[in-house]
Amino acid sequence: MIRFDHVTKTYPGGTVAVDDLTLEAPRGEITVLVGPSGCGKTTSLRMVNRMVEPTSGTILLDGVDVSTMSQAELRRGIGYVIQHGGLFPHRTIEQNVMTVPRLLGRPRAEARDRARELLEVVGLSPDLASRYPGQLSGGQQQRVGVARALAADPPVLLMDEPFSAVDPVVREQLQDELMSLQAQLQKTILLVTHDIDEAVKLGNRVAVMRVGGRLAQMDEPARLLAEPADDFVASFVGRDRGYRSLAFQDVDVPLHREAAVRMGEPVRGDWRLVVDDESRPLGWIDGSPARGGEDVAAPESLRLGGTLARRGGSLRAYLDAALSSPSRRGVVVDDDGVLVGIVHPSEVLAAIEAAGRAGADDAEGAP
Ligand SMILES: Nc1ncnc2c1ncn2[C@@H]1O[C@H](COP(=O)(O)OP(=O)(O)OP(=O)(O)O)[C@@H](O)[C@H]1O
Repeated sequence: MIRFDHVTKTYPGGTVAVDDLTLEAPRGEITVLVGPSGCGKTTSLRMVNRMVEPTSGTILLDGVDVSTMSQAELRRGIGYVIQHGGLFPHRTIEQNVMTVPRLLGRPRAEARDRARELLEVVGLSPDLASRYPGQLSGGQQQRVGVARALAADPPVLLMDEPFSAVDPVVREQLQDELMSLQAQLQKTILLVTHDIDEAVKLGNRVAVMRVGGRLAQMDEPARLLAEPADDFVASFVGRDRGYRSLAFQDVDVPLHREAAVRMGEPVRGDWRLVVDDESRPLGWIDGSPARGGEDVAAPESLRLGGTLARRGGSLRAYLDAALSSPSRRGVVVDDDGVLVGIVHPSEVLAAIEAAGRAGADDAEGAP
């Protein structure tokens, strides 16, 4: 666990970057620091591995004051990931990942094996090991940065805007990978971002900071969206927070069976869902004669667009699947992408209302 105890940092010149910060980042969880530019996020993170020293207050790592530990000892237990990966440009990918194990005195062969293993863990092909960072995409460099931070198997990871230098699609992939990696590794992660969507997606707990380095609110994501502590937090978490908060509600919505068709089969009537031979959805085809519909399912008349919801997913995923589908019927799949059923928007909305009522009843019943 990382604990900030009344930590203040005033830089020479008088800027108060962090002001009396007290918070805990529990062991095995992702704690996110989020806030506008200049609110002291990076300064807070860097005080944990003593790249910056606090002016007052204490930071404890598993109960030990970090100022009493040698920097070398401290950093051995803390992986550090920054924007763009922070890789050494003149070293190969493999050498980059081997850096820390080599510094710790591990034999070269062992360090190399570990590097190869870690590249695989972060989803990179071993062919990339001999390339230089400049020969990789931004997303690949970021993955190498994560592999390098994990090389000494530190219990703690500090991540400073790790995904902000890549495009939104790659960012989402990297976020998903971090979440599945974390499910296996259960590191204590303190992550900085200015992106509230990233914060509520990744964080078990989210600390919102305001300029002047003060903590505005520390809560679980669902609570932050539902009950912002003040106007600053409310405006920072955004206008559509009601919709986004649905991401944290897993509720049963009735799944309907619907006969899907395969390519070449007749589709007259209404919108029909087209699936492949393994029952994986391919798209929708409009079979309505009134709308000039098709007779048989053909690739050129397939309408994509329409997100797929995972069975057991959140209300947000179900509602989005329904709203984004050209037929207004949401497609639900299992973990292998195989069709399991269809949801109707009205029933998703009914589930949202029911969840709201249950929440209100719980609140009333609370002591
Ligand atoms: N080395 C420094 N010397 C003086 N002032 C600094 C120094 N580093 C940061 N600051 C100031 O401290 C405040 C907090 O900076 P910090 O980088 O911690 O914020 P941040 O929330 O991470 O910002 P961003 O999201 O823009 O990176 C800012 O006003 C910044 O200008």
